Amino acid sequence: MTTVLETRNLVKRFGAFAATNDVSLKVEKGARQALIGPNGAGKTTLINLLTGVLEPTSGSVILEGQDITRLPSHQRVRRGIVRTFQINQLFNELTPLQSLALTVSNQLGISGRLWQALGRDERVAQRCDELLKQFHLDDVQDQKVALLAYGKRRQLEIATALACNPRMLLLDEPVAGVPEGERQEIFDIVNALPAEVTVLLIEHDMDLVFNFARTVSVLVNGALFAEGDVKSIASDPRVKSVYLGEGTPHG
Ligand SMILES: Nc1ncnc2c1ncn2[C@@H]1O[C@H](COP(=O)(O)OP(=O)(O)OP(=O)(O)O)[C@@H](O)[C@H]1O
Repeated sequence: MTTVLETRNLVKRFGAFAATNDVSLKVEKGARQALIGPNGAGKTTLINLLTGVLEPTSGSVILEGQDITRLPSHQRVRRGIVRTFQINQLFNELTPLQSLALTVSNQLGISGRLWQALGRDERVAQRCDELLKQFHLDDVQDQKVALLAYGKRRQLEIATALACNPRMLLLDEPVAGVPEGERQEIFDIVNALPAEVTVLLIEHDMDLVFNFARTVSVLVNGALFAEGDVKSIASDPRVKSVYLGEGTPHG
């Protein structure tokens, strides 16, 4: 097994409080791994440490054998660690096609030109077309993002992350805030992500976790509390008592 992403004894303190407490986590190549935990367990803090939004107090982050602990976010993206955001970060005035054309052209190193010109670049057009179809956005590709249904916006966020050609994709609560009726479409899209992309999913929705993940890591009070395959975590009485027993929390 090849480890794509690893943390070693990662600690993040805010004053005396350890939001991340000695976390040593491994994500293997091609993984479908979920990171769960009650509200305030430290999931967002850990993701911020993985992506370079926060600097750890101690410990390290290793991507494909290289220490990236001190690398800024944009350099991590270039190395293939890409996240989707919990908070909507799309440009409301652009369309899905324009949004993806910007990201794809940036990836191809031709971002200096106007998107209209980029849209005519054959490589950009082709990749956008693929992504729009894969993420069920082709029917709304020319509508302004501001006018899209919430679920469609979340789909565009995942499509945008995938347009960055991630080797390690961090999916940050992809169905948070999505109405019940629009969730299945996102589940399907997430389940159909390319096998070569390693995925770490941070999620409250247990239906999605148990449908998608093969392995689950449980964080409690900033520390890794349990890890295992979906079955063993779902039936672990300790996990049930700290987390699953609460039902499906939202935060
Ligand atoms: N900048 C900060 N300063 C002080 N405390 C912080 C800061 N960021 C997070 N914390 C604290 O660290 C703990 C973990 O927060 P974090 O947001 O990482 O949890 P979470 O598991 O993502 O929670 P949720 O599921 O509610 O999103 C919380 O107790 C939070 O109050």
